[in-house]
Amino acid sequence: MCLPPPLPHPSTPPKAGSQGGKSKGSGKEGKEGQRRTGGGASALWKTGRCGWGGHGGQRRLPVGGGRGVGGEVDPARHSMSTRADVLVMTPWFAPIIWDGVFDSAILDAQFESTTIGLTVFAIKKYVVFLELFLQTAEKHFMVGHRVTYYVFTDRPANVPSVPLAEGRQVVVLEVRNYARWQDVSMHRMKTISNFSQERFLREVDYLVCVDVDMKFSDHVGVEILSPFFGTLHPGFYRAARNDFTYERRPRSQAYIPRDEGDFYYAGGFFGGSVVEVLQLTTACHQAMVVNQANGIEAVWHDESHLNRYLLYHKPTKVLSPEYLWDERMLQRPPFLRRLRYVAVPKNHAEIRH
Ligand SMILES: CC(=O)N[C@H]1[C@@H](OP(=O)(O)OP(=O)(O)OC[C@H]2O[C@@H](n3ccc(=O)[nH]c3=O)[C@H](O)[C@@H]2O)O[C@H](CO)[C@H](O)[C@@H]1O
Ligand SMILES: [Mn+2]
Repeated sequence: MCLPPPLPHPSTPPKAGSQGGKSKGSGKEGKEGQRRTGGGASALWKTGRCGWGGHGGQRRLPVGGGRGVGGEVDPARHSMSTRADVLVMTPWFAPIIWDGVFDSAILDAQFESTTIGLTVFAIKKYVVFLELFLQTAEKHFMVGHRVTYYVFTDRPANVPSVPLAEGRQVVVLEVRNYARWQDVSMHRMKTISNFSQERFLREVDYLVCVDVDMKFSDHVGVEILSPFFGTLHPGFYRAARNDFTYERRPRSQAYIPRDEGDFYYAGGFFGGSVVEVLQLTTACHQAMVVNQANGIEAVWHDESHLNRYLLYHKPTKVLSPEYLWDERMLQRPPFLRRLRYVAVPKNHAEIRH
């Protein structure tokens, strides 16, 4: 079957020959800052000293304010091709990807000749996460497609050798480390930007940029690919705008006013065509450079800058929290049918030093 290629994004001409183109703290004010708490208790959320990924502090999760993306299941309205129990489209007509809204057979054919780069950083002790990350990616990530794992590390000798299927390779890229975990996390933007220009533009069609302290536990395929995509943060997908933990200080480059914002996106899973990711990472890095010169660090570091960028550059697809979950921190709601990419438990105090 010969299907037309996916429609390219207006600002992203497809690459020739490819399908579809291509502390928690506020710096000085407290490196282990805390998420705002967005409301009362809810049966959906585990409460207490918790938070997404645990940033060394209490990152309590807000509860639904009525405009979230999840809701009750209505079997009468449920069909094979869509979901009536969750939000499947943004107000700017970007699909939100949930189990049940896509057909992998159609998409796999459309993206048949696509090469996907998966960037992951394993700096200092985080190399311990690589083995499970790569093993589970081989089982679930873009199976049947061409994949290059770009593993950025300061410890190349500690990159495990994991058996790979045909068409898949690991490229180890040595980079420097930073003393503070926040700096490690933020400098990913600069590194992805540099390497996009130097080689990713030539080597792959799409980039998927993820955290390493995670494992794949179900299918993550070409349904995520689009010129520019972000992922709903699992702690905030049903929160009200006012409860999103955006950067709220106007003098920060990541600032988002109270009356703006679509979703709260996670720092640990975004991507798109190489050109779009290059633009995103360059802009976020530049914003962080300006902040540093002004002696301010965004409340959630790179994630705050990503959120600002995504607000003013609307993504062409949005991934549901199926694509980023933490079973220890969150109770799974009934409409979350699959957990595709989940946090691996980690001892923050131990692993970050
Ligand atoms: C799942 C998710 O949305 N995670 C985001 C969340 O933090 P997390 O608490 O998930 O942060 P984290 O400790 O996983 O650090 C982010 C990433 O930086 C890398 N790393 C970090 C420290 C280190 O010593 N070595 C190393 O390699 C590694 O790839 C890690 O996954 O907020 C961070 C900013 O505050 C980032 O936006 C993360 O993407
Ligand atoms: Mn993480």
